[in-house]
Amino acid sequence: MEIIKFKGVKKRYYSGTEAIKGVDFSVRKGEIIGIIGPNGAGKTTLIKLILGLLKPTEGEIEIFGKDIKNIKKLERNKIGMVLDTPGLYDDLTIEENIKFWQKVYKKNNNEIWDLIDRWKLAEKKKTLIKKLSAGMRQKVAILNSLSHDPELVIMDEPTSNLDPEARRDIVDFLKGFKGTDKSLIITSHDLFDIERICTRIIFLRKGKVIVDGTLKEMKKALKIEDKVKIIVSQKIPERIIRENNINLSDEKTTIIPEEKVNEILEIFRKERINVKRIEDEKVTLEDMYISIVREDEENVGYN
Ligand SMILES: Nc1ncnc2c1ncn2[C@@H]1O[C@H](COP(=O)(O)OP(=O)(O)OP(=O)(O)O)[C@@H](O)[C@H]1O
Repeated sequence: MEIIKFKGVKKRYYSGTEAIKGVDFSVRKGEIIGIIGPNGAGKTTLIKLILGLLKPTEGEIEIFGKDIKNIKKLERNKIGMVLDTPGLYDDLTIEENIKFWQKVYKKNNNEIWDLIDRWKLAEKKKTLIKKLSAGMRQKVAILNSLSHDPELVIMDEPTSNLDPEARRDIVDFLKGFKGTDKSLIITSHDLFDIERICTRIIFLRKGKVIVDGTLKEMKKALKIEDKVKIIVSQKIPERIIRENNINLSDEKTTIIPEEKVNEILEIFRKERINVKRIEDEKVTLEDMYISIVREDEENVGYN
């Protein structure tokens, strides 16, 4: 079931900036989507359009199978959100903030109270939001977005402001969305986090979707393959390098495509070259990001 559908959506701000320039995509129930792209690509604008906080200048948006213009307030309780401003009441405590939203949406997610313990906020439950650190506020904003057990959660930069331990807590939690029937859409400049959390990537640049697919599909489309690094104990003789077309990254190391590993190991065995270590050189989302940006710059010019 498709829970979000964009058809030819454009968004022009009053300033004249066209932040979204004709975007089509859909999101199915249970998908975990990462929206990535350079600064100013239109990620936040796209998220605000999904949330109905901005109206499209052109095109159609459907949420839960309905035209977004006809979504009633009550149905909004199916959605949770974390935006750049945490949207918390400074003069309420953590507990009061969460209970307030549960009352507004008339729905509870009891897992929230376990998360408060797990995210080390239990002893701050009765502390006013304005007395919390930026990182703690970010955690509460995430808890708030989940407090009414929404079907679709949308988070703009959820791991910004967090120290490494807190970030790990949040990323581990978000990874848990995989395999559930809840849908999650997040934006982040942290590609390592996106890679760990998401099952599909939408790459935006200058208001357009330039890549949309799983990590595997991206790898295939970009023709970049996972590699393996083989490190040997002695210098590989010239003759062996020449005869077998081996590419060296230094005199004792070769990096080769995964499917050539057995062939090269067999050569080394026959030639009595002792293999010291074999390491995976997996293509990361960051590798793909750089490759897409470079290819795009070459094709259309970066301006
Ligand atoms: N309220 C606004 N009024 C006018 N222009 C805006 C407004 N908000 C964003 N823009 C412009 O729209 C374009 C897209 O901005 P947006 O914030 O959606 O990008 P982003 O991908 O989220 O960027 P970042 O990674 O820097 O957060 C930019 O050129 C930005 O300057």
